[in-house]
Parts: sequence; C-alpha cells; structure tokens
Amino acid sequence: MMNSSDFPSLDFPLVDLHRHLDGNIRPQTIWQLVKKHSLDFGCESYEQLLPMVQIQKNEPNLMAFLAKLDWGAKALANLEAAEQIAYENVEDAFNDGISYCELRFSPYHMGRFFDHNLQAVTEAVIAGVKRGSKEFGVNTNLIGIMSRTFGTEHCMAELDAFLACHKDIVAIDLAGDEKSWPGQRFVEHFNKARDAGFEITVHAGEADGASSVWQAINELGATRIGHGVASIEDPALMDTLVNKGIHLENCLTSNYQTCTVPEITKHPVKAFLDAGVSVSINTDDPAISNIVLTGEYQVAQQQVGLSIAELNQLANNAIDSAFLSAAEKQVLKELKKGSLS
Ligand SMILES: O=c1[nH]cnc2c1ncn2[C@@H]1O[C@H](CO)[C@@H](O)[C@H]1O
Ligand SMILES: [Zn+2]
Repeated sequence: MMNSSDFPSLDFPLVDLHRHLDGNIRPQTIWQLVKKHSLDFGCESYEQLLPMVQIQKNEPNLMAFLAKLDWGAKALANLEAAEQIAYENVEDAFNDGISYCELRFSPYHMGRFFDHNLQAVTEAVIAGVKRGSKEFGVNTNLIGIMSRTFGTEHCMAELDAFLACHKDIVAIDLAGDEKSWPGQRFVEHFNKARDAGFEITVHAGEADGASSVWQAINELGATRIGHGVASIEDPALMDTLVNKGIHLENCLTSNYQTCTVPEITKHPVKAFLDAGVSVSINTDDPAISNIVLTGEYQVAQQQVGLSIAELNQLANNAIDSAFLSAAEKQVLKELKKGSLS
C-alpha cells in the first residue's frame, strides 16, 4: 500500500460538496455534551460511546447506517450545542485541507429530541458556520435538508425555516429514508423551493434504483444528485446525465458502509468518468464513517484505480458544479492546490 506521503498534489483546491454537518459531530464533542447535560446514553465512558457513533464494520443497509446519526442529535440539548458543532465542522474542514465546502443539515433531525424550534436551529447552525468560516478562512455554503424519514409535514416545516433564512442557504436537499419516502411525495416542496430561487440537489439512486434519479431530475428539478450510484444500471439515464450536465456527488466509503456497493473496488465512479458524467467525490458523514476527504481521494486512487488525471478531473468537476457564481469558481480555481498528503 502506498504511503500517504507518496501521494501527489492535485492541480485544484479541495472541495467537498456533500458533507452532512449533523453527520459530522465529533465523538469527543458528543461525549462532552453527554457529561455537561447529564444525558443518559447508557454508556459509562468515551470508549463505550465510540462504537455507538462511528461505523466499526459496514452496516447491512442505509437505515442501519443512519441510526448512528441519532446519538449526535440526542446530544444537542440546546441551541448553543448546535452552534458549537456547526463551528467545529468548519474547523474539521480546515484541518482536512478543504478550501470550499457545502455543509448540509436537517433542523428537524437535529432538533427533534429536544423539540427545538426549526428556525432557531437553522439560525444557530448559520451562526456557527459563519464564526468558523471567519476564523479558519474556509469558504462555506449551507444546504438545507428536508429529512424525508419523518414525513412530508415535517419536511414542509423545515423548508419554511430555510425560507426564513433564505439569504444564508443556497440549496435544498432531500435525505433520509429513500425507499420508504419516494421523491414523488415531495413535488410540492420542491416547487416551492425552486420558486423561491433555491438550487436543488437530491439524494437519489442510493437506497433505491435509477427511477429515483429520473424522478429527482424530472419532477423535483435536481441539477445535482447525492450519490446517484444506481444510474449506472440505466444507459438512457447515463445519456441524460451527460446531456443535461447533471452532477453526481459520489461518496465512496459511505457507499461501501451502507452496502450500496458490495466493494469499493466495484464503485461505478470510474464508469461515470468514462461515460463523461460530471462526478465528484465527497465525504457524506465523515465523523460517522471515520474518514477525511483527502483519504477518499487516496481510496479512489488506490482501491478504485483512478489515475492522477482522473483525480484532477473529479476535483475540477466539484468546483464546476459547486453552488457558486462563475466568478467565485474562478477565484477558487486560483487558490492553492489541494495537498493530499
Ligand atoms: O448517506 C446518506 N443517505 C441518505 N440520507 C443521509 C445520509 N447521510 C445522512 N443522511 C440524512 O441526512 C439528515 C442529516 O443531515 C438525516 O435525515 C440523515 O438521515
Ligand atoms: Zn448524504
């Protein structure tokens, strides 16, 4: 295996387009909050907490993986905690060498155990990310997630919170239980989001098939797809992705840990590149998966077998598909190159 210090630099700054802020709560912070608020997590020590909040071996499916995120939400006893974990997310991105990241979060997922007001959670997250961006110099944007797992009404309430904070949120996403809550049930939500001028990215083709990706594009107006792994099974869909310039936000380790792909070596990211689909690699839920973005580029090279030119293509695609203006993308491309070692 290659030593990380042998790893070459990229020609582009590192960008993470698919990173759940509430799937990246540090285990140390969860433990700190458990103690501070005397929360009953049924564990006696940090060592006992760790396997509860971090993947040890891969889970049988997406929903088993997502259950790990609940403990982080159960630790958010007040809005100050939500602000803190948002701030720490920017510090983590900085430590990972990321120049620009789009952090996504679901206020209902975060606030449901303490019945926090959704707009108040959204404002706390915005404040924490702003504080972090200023301190660490990482360029950030926020994506509002509607958590489909909890049904259409809660999702509408989340959308209303994002509308109230419109100037600090660039896009709307749909995440959670893709199989039980198909995109068809959220058409009204996305009509409203698009009418308000939000960009659209949708988790699709991860736990469900290619039809879910078609639906996200045709009925929800997605210009980017979270994962989209199942697209590989449908040649007509692959053509549509290329022709419409729909971007796939791939997440290699996450897809392995949720059994979306049987082996990382079998991940279709190379097939997407070969077909001319715009695809990037991202982290998804780094603290849950126990990964960093630089490590995912190494996985892409060492396990998927991508060349340095292909890694550069992924990094360039991420910038091109970021929810930024053309001028902002240009500024980003002129920044220092991403160091992977
Ligand atoms: O890989 C994923 N696929 C689908 N949904 C996800 C994934 N990771 C996190 N969430 C969902 O996003 C919200 C928190 O940001 C939660 O709804 C969580 O279940
Ligand atoms: Zn995701």
